[in-house]
Amino acid sequence: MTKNQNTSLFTAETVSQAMAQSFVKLKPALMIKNPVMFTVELGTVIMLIVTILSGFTTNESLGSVGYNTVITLLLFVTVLFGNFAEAIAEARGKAQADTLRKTRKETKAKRLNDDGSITETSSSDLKKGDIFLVEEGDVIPADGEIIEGLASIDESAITGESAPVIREAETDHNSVIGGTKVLSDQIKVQVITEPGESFLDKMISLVEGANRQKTPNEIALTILLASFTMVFLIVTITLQPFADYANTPIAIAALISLFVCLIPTTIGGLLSAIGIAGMDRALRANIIAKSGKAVETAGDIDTLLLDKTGTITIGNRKATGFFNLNGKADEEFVRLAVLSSLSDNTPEGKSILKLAKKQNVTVEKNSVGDASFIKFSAETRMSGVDLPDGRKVRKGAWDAIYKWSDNKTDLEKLEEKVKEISNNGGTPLALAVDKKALGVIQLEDIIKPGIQERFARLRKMGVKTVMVTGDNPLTAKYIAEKAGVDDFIAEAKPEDKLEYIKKEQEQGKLVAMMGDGTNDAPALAQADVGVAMNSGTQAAKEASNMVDLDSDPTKLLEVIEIGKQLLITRGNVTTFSIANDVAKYFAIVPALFAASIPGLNAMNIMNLATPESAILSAVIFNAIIIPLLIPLALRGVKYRPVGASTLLTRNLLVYGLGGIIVPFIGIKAIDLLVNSLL
Ligand SMILES: Nc1ncnc2c1ncn2[C@@H]1O[C@H](COP(=O)(O)OP(=O)(O)OP(=O)(O)O)[C@@H](O)[C@H]1O
Ligand SMILES: [K+]
Ligand SMILES: [Mg+2]
Repeated sequence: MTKNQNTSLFTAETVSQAMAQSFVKLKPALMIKNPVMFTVELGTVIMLIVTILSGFTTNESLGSVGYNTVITLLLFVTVLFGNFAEAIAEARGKAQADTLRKTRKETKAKRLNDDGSITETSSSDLKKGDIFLVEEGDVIPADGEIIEGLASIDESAITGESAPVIREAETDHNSVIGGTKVLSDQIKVQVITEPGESFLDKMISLVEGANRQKTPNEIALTILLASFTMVFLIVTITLQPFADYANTPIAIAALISLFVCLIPTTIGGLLSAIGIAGMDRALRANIIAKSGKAVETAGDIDTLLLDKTGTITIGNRKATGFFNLNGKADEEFVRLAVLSSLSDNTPEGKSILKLAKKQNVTVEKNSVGDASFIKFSAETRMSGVDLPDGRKVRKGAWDAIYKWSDNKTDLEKLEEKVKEISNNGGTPLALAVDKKALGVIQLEDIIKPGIQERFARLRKMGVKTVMVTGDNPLTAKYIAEKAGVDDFIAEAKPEDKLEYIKKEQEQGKLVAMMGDGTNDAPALAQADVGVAMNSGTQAAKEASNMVDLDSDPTKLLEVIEIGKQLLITRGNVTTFSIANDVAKYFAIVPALFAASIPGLNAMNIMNLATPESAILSAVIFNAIIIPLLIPLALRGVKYRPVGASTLLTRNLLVYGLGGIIVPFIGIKAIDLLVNSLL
């Protein structure tokens, strides 16, 4: 949905929307959710009262009206800036939601009745369980699973991807989305969602942040920041008796300013914008995260589970050779390979038919008579046919056929060829009739270009990659080494993935995995981050906490980077914010007491003009740093894959030290400017 959208941070429309929202968000009931900024709002109100009172009395501790007015306005602007940061992050989501809404319009639907007749109705009348027909040129009226047929579909309205995709019944790519368009062929589809709960509806409410919940990390940080605020409240209040003792009366404006400068307003103002922006970045990568927590967890992943076929390799395994017991491709052997693949819809099955055709061996399906076809399953790792004459033909993984077969001696003759194919990264399929081995079919697959670099990047981040495959250990080893994954599991059945995830989690690790099939659903649910492919089955999509619209299995790598970027951005802005506050302390406190306690002059390293301008400059700096950091909060800190400790050192240096130095320079500059203006 995003590739064709502009990605600039600010547009005139979102900015004006966000400005209006900044005022709406002043409502105390909303502000209280952000304790730091809520205290600033309270401070503004107190300053407003002080300003009014100072107009009527000459009480020294109230200060001058003019100065109080300026401080009041500055505090108010600080609150508005914080609100603006959140509002601009939300406004970006709203703009995306509007684009999506255009996709969700009423369309015609051809509902299929029990007697086979068709009723023309409207998309909004379709209920869960209804079956409808879609033909070339039709817009799909509702989310569903194809129960019959195959079609090429234009999903660009949702994914932004212009290349059509193929969706087919009885495969792991049987899902269609309402609002997308059928380009060719016709399919029967069963509705899987109730009206108003469609994928698009969910997506719209998600991008609008309608029910955005604070993540556990955000809550923890909010509590921490609130405690800081409490501590500084006490620090500020206890300054008063100290000042009395030193015989230096401090104006209320100075106390409140000091307090606001000391509390972590920078992170307080930017915290939720950072969270929203993280979700937004995921969305721009065409990932629908069901919660902000999922995106954050992705940033902490220790172990990444990946399929071999289709994830690390391109996945269109092609048959490239038939070898009987003598290493030849005799016609009878090829014919049996074809028979075993007649009803095999997998890329492997189809490519066997193709290769046979090149060798002039074709069999019409209806010429076989009353055969019963056995579909491939990852559980059996075999497929085949029971012929009317009683012969049972099977092809499959060598070890699966070995277990199925009685005549092991013939099979063992194949072993050498099997090893040879495997050692070159190919997949050998053994073919047997009536439990007697006949030969091997060689399948080849290509490792995705560029995948090695991505695994190297993950390793630098400290993420362990594990390839899980149903293929044999030799093929697995070859591909694992070529691709550069850290570990592999071969001859794995779907439930082995689940077991592996549990084992890792027992050691306290966080595990991510991607899947598309119904049999991936338990593992997807068990994983800390489960990403389902949009093309996948409904069960897989429901079990996972993210859906990838592009159905690109390598997207997991991006998901982890987005999560890391979110965590690091939040950590860095927090460090920066707290370091800032230290610097502000040194700007204000010496200025307050310099006159009465000359010893403090040693601390007055900034040498600001007057106590008033010191305070004013610190408050101005405190306010403008929020909008200045909005682009960083929204774009995220640029992330480079390095080890955790290097990263920590570097961030402390840049954001901790920088956080102390920047305000020194900033406040001094503002002080000079203010005094040259006055
Ligand atoms: N159409 C098929 N008919 C018979 N056997 C097959 C077929 N497709 C694959 N196999 C065999 O079953 C094995 C397991 O397949 P499965 O799809 O579970 O895993 P995979 O595709 O090898 O790896 P991955 O789990 O990474 O997708 C394959 O390695 C192959 O030996
Ligand atoms: K502050
Ligand atoms: Mg597979």
